[in-house]
Amino acid sequence: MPNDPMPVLQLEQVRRTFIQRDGSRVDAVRPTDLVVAEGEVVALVGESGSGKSTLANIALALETPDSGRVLLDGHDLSRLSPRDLRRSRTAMQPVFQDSTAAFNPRRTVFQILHEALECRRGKVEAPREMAADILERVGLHPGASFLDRYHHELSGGQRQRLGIARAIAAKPRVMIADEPLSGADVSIRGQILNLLLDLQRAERLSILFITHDISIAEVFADRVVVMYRGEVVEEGPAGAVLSAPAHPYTRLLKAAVPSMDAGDVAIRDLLVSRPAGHGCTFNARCAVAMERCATEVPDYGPRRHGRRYKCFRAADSASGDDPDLRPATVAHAPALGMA
Ligand SMILES: Nc1ncnc2c1ncn2[C@@H]1O[C@H](COP(=O)(O)OP(=O)(O)OP(=O)(O)O)[C@@H](O)[C@H]1O
Repeated sequence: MPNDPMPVLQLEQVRRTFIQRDGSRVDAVRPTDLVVAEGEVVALVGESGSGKSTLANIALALETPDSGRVLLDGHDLSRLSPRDLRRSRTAMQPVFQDSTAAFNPRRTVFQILHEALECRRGKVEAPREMAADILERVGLHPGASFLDRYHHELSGGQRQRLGIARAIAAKPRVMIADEPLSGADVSIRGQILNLLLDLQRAERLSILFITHDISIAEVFADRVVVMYRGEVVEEGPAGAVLSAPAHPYTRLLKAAVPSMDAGDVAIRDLLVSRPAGHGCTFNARCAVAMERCATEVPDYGPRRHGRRYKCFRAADSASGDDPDLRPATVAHAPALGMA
């Protein structure tokens, strides 16, 4: 990473509350800042329900925040004309976990890519050649042989590559990948990750990669952002955060090394449960909470070396010597096989 890369995507104090059917309120995203810089891979990590997808949908302008703003290359999306907003949306391409739902079953691979090509570049001279070239870039060889197939004729791994091809056809500035490996066989997860990394380097793409598996952040991300119940509890350079997590929740995620399918259960097994107070959002489940944690809300301390976290205990034991804060040891095989 070069020094001080330019921010591409900025979320400033975005917030989203949902009212559930039973009338209860869910603070899906509490006022939250998030920055993705040029060419940067940011992993947004947290268990199910922590607000990752809501935050991603706000970034993609698919969801409107109750307050706060989203900027792409410094431009506030809420102030753009409908035409410029469409252009900005094209510059932020999603890759979803369930590629089956993402494609129109009546369209061929060529039609899918042609539409993506034209939405950013206008009329394309030789669209079949260009579409075939993009397919080759995502590892579908020979590209031309896939053009007239329907997506249901492809294997799961090929479909996921097509999803990535469609995203890059639109020449995005940022790719927002929401659990893109969840639908894929373990055997091809590593291949898809390597493909995303190759493309990120070749195209200087920024990637916001959403996952509940912190071990993926370790191999893949420049920076990691950890979300718990709608707020960022810790963030910083991936190497530093993952080698010495400061927040008990990050420690827990790391100790559990959640698998793609059973991760949340493994995490739950490690959590304590006590009535929620008015203090730290993690207090009710934190194994090292103090009295203060039930009544006072921790704020971020000063950012040091790009790191910050919301935790009284982490700040007290910055040396990492507190045995209470050492992560639990859980025998668990990492789910990720790099190909
Ligand atoms: N449209 C909606 N209406 C009501 N509640 C919602 C809606 N979307 C999300 N929520 C709630 O907001 C919270 C955050 O959900 P979100 O999907 O953003 O979390 P997540 O971390 O992406 O989880 P997952 O990994 O399971 O997708 C959850 O409690 C969820 O039930």
